[in-house]
Amino acid sequence: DTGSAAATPEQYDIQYLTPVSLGTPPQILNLDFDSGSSDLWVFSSETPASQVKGQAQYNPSKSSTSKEVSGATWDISYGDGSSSSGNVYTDVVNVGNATFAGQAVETAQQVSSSFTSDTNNDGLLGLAFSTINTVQPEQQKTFFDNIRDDLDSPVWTADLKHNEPGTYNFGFIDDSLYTGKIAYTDVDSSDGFWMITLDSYSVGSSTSNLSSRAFHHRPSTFPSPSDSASTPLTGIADTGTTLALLPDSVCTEYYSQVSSAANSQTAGGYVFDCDATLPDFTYTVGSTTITIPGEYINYAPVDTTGEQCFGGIQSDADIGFSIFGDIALKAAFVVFEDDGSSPRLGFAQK
Ligand SMILES: CC1CCN(C(=N)N)CC1
Ligand SMILES: CC1CCN(C(=N)N)CC1
Repeated sequence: DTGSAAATPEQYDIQYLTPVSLGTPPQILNLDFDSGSSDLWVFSSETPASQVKGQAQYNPSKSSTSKEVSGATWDISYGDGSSSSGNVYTDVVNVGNATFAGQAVETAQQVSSSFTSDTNNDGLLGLAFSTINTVQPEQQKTFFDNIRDDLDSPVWTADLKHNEPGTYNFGFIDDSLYTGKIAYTDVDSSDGFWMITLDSYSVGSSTSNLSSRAFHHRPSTFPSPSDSASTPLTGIADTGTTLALLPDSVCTEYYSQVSSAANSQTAGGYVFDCDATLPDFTYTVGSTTITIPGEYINYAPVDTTGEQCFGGIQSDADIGFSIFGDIALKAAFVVFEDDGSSPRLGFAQK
């Protein structure tokens, strides 16, 4: 089995939506594929009308193949403070022809206001590890965990793009979607995420970092600088987070290259003049180097005046690890591989 479906960005690439067919006859909903969570939940006939503003709704009673999971409930909250909850059915779920008959479909009986106002988002399809699925009393499996053994290969891939549709594929690696070689790195899934360590990063094309080699005559009193060209970054590959949330030291190093940049309390992060030229941000996985163009990091205007713009790189403070969200992933072709025992992430240029 294999599947292929478009990942279409909303304005400013804030999120990517992908059509998913649920039930018999098919009910098509556009879902946010989220490798940072593990619940497949949908706006439904059980969502109060006051909380629905244009979203498509899954109606299990209109599907001949739906079955209620008796006594099961779910309740999830996300990093941005949004939340949703409800009960659970199983039904046929089809993503670009990859199909699983008994997928847990979590129907919303409540969604928070940010989901109500997110009018094109009909729900989420979680692609993190099933260990963080929120269904009780019996935890349910993600779509990928369910179909993995039926897939030609135990992989799904993300080819997200800036301001144009990309692709989520299941069960195969489309060699036409990348250049060079795919470099793989081991995943630590113990927290339920696709957590990896990037071997290094660098800011801009300038040698902005004090490379330790250049100061080999350094007086012994000089601290040996953390040479970013070989400083690792540990974080999660997260298709459901818009920005790249990185350590404060990296943010400081990056925005020190942008003369108008400031860390604004009111804006909630680093902002700069919208006409600023931003440096590229590069990260490496093994022998593969991914460059995020500076333009991608000029994320969006703060307000309608269009004077100040919000950065695509922001602090990961108080999360405990970095989040390589869409800003980082859309510069690469990314392979999420899990044979059930040793998950890996692959990165290639494109
Ligand atoms: C650690 C957090 C990352 C953002 N999240 C997400 N994509 N669902 C929530 C978990
Ligand atoms: C993982 C994210 C999906 C989109 N969200 C939202 N519309 N409020 C937040 C969480």
